Amino acid sequence: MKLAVFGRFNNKYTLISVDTLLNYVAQKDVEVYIESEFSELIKSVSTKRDFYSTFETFKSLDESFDLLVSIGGDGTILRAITFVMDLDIPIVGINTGRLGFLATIQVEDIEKAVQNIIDGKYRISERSLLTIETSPENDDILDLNFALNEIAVSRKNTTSMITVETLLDGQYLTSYWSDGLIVSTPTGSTGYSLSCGGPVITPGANSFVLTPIAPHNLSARPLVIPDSTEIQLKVDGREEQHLVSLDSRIATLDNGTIIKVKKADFKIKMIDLLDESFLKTLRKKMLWGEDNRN
Ligand SMILES: NC(=O)c1ccc[n+]([C@@H]2O[C@H](COP(=O)([O-])OP(=O)(O)OC[C@H]3O[C@@H](n4cnc5c(N)ncnc54)[C@H](O)[C@@H]3O)[C@@H](O)[C@H]2O)c1
Ligand SMILES: Nc1ncnc2c1ncn2[C@@H]1O[C@H](COP(=O)(O)OP(=O)(O)OP(=O)(O)O)[C@@H](O)[C@H]1O
Repeated sequence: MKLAVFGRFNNKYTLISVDTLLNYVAQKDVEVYIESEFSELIKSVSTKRDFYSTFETFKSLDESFDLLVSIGGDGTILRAITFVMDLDIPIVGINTGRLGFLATIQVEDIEKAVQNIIDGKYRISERSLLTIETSPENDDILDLNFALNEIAVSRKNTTSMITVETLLDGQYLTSYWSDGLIVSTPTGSTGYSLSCGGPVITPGANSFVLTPIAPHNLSARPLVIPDSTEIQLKVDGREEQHLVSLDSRIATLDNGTIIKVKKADFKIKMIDLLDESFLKTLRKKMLWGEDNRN
């Protein structure tokens, strides 16, 4: 097995997670490659510099890798997909973060989880992504123009609302008067969209949801649409520019930019261990359906 290890930050759980993972796979038939910046980070904060120096590093991935293990929280997993892209490499996250909705392996379960993965005791959950094109083009999002959770437009440097003119497959829907608009995947439906009143969409549903951010309108409800829809957005407002976010990444666009959002032509493979599931995570991490009468 050829394993890629990626993280971004160091906190009190990072080194114990890295050491537990690397010590365990060192006993197995596993080649380990650590993302180069993360390798330098853990060497700089660890007393085991020589130990980490024995591992290969990577700056980019290729199809020869069998798995990417992200060490961090959901934000790190969202960043990890920018390495995997359309390489079809399954991703699993060790949660050293806060919520860990997407990063599901707890630090204390690393060895058991890794053994289950080596033994093939897991399911693959294929997750759709969104991709974006703008006219005029924007250099900040030209390369990494995809998102696992959501693509959102929002106001920038102003308390004034923006209007978001929205077309679905070329047909006018409405112009939202709001702080912005979220186009969310099923994966992202439990993220920002949820916080703005959007519905939970289970991963297998071939849908997206349009969820306005603080709309000044009693009838602007979230709208679930087929994931084959092309969504066209154009923002106007008192300022000259607005923000566009792709998961944790943001860029600034001029008002009037034509933004086209649609389903990406590739999917991300998330690993679900056999004792994990989306519904179990939803109940455990979001307390969905929690009811004292149950
Ligand atoms: N008000 C909000 O709820 C809000 C605002 C901005 C961004 N977000 C979400 O945060 C994501 C970026 O994550 P980050 O860690 O870089 O930002 P962050 O550090 O602000 O974390 C945002 C929170 O959202 C959680 N989260 C992220 N993706 C999730 C998902 N698919 N389902 C359930 N919870 C999820 C994270 O665990 C974290 O607790 C964005 O893609 C967006 O979905 C949420
Ligand atoms: N900007 C930062 N600088 C330093 N450490 C950070 C920074 N952002 C996150 N961290 C640390 O790295 C950990 C993982 O960050 P990440 O964004 O992946 O997850 P999170 O947002 O904390 O958790 P989750 O997204 O699961 O709620 C955080 O819990 C925090 O301890």
